[in-house]
Amino acid sequence: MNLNVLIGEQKLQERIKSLGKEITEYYKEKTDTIHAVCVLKGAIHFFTDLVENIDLNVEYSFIHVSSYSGMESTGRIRVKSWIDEPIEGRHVLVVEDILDTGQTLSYILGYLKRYNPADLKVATLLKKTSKNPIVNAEFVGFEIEDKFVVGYGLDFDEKYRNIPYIGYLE
Ligand SMILES: O=P(O)(O)OC[C@H]1O[C@H](OP(=O)(O)OP(=O)(O)O)[C@H](O)[C@@H]1O
Ligand code: HPA
Ligand SMILES: [Mg+2]
Repeated sequence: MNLNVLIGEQKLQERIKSLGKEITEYYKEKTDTIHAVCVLKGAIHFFTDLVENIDLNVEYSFIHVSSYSGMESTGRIRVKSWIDEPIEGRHVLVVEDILDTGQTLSYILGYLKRYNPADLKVATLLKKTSKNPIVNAEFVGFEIEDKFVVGYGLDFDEKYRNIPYIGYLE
């Protein structure tokens, strides 16, 4: 399989900067502190770059869930670890790497809502709009076509996570 570049490093970093500004603008009249929830493993790179570009106090939580085998969703969301902070009354921003079928995010949002956050929003770096994900994200970095992408945290069977750009396999 060949690895091709879909979104290069510079374009990625520029968009994350502007997304950070959009997020700051959205929250700044409402609160001075948000609670960002990183969805591991895929979102790790996006999370660390994004929070550096949000001009508010940002508290961190981490969720580790997984459902893919190769290029397909198994449809079963395995929870490997969950938040350990109270989020009731907080402005919660879930940070995902990709919105594909939407099953992962739908599961996570369903549970987080039960804790009664003041506000629950989603920032995703990538969204496969043509797949009609079953949930929506308020902040989207890039809408991409239906290709299996890797890099910048995203994997194919645990490989390619540490390349610094978004690529696709052919
Ligand atoms: O919208 P969906 O079809 O649910 O797909 C998106 C989810 O799939 C990937 O996670 P994965 O299960 O591969 O775990 P990982 O983050 O550890 O790679 C990705 O990181 C998202 O969390
Ligand atoms: O296109 C993808 N690449 C890597 N992981 C994913 N999880 C859902 N979609 C994808
Ligand atoms: Mg994966």
